[in-house]
Amino acid sequence: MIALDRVRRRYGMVTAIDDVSLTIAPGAFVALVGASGSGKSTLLRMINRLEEPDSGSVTIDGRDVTDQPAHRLRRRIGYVFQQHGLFPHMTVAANIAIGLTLAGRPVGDRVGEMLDLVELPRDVATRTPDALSGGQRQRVAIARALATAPPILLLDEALGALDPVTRDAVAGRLVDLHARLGLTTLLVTHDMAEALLTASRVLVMDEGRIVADATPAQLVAGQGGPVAEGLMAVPRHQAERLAALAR
Ligand SMILES: Nc1ncnc2c1ncn2[C@@H]1O[C@H](COP(=O)(O)OP(=O)(O)OP(=O)(O)O)[C@@H](O)[C@H]1O
Repeated sequence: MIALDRVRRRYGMVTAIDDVSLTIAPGAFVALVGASGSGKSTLLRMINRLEEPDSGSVTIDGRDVTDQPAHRLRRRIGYVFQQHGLFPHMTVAANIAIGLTLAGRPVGDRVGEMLDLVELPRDVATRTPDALSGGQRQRVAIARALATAPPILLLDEALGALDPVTRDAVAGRLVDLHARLGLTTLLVTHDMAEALLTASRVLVMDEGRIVADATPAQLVAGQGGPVAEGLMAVPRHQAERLAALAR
């Protein structure tokens, strides 16, 4: 279980995270949505210690994340962000294996297995990232994040740079992997429709606070409160306009 207890984080005059308490059960698929600057990335990055709280605590299975060296913590937490972050001079194979290599663990057939997992042909292993499409690169980034078999996966706008068709396909793959590998997944997204269609719990952030914590069904039923309703207006309006076109 991931728990945040009264967490605050300020940058100068800006309060990025304002007294957030939260628990996330093992196996949950949680989406974090909210306007730009509402604190989503900061909250996510506190879990793998890319950011530290000014006050309050972040624990995983009851253990404070600061109790161990950050690199050891991060072996248990896969992290994928928008600009894939692959090492450009390394092959796909070396990129996927980097976590294992740094930990001194055997690589074996892990690269091939991970490529199978994200449904990429095994022969991309010898290419460098610049010889892949954007969607393929993002799949490699996901494969790299999962290569050390972490129980937790953090995704920060990981699908944001993809075209809509690839985005939908990769999102579907993520939902599938989440269930198959028994992951606890946190997905930061600007896209409310993506949150509703992938997660089982949606947290809505506004000015550093969590202002709604609801299931997709509750949000669709209009039970998320005013900020959530503002974000719901976009997919609702699009669905209405598409339905009108079909009439
Ligand atoms: N390193 C930093 N230095 C100064 N201010 C920062 C820093 N990181 C974040 N902030 C500020 O903290 C607030 C929350 O930022 P954060 O990136 O968490 O928001 P977000 O909801 O993820 O936004 P976006 O959707 O645009 O990525 C913003 O006002 C941002 O400008």
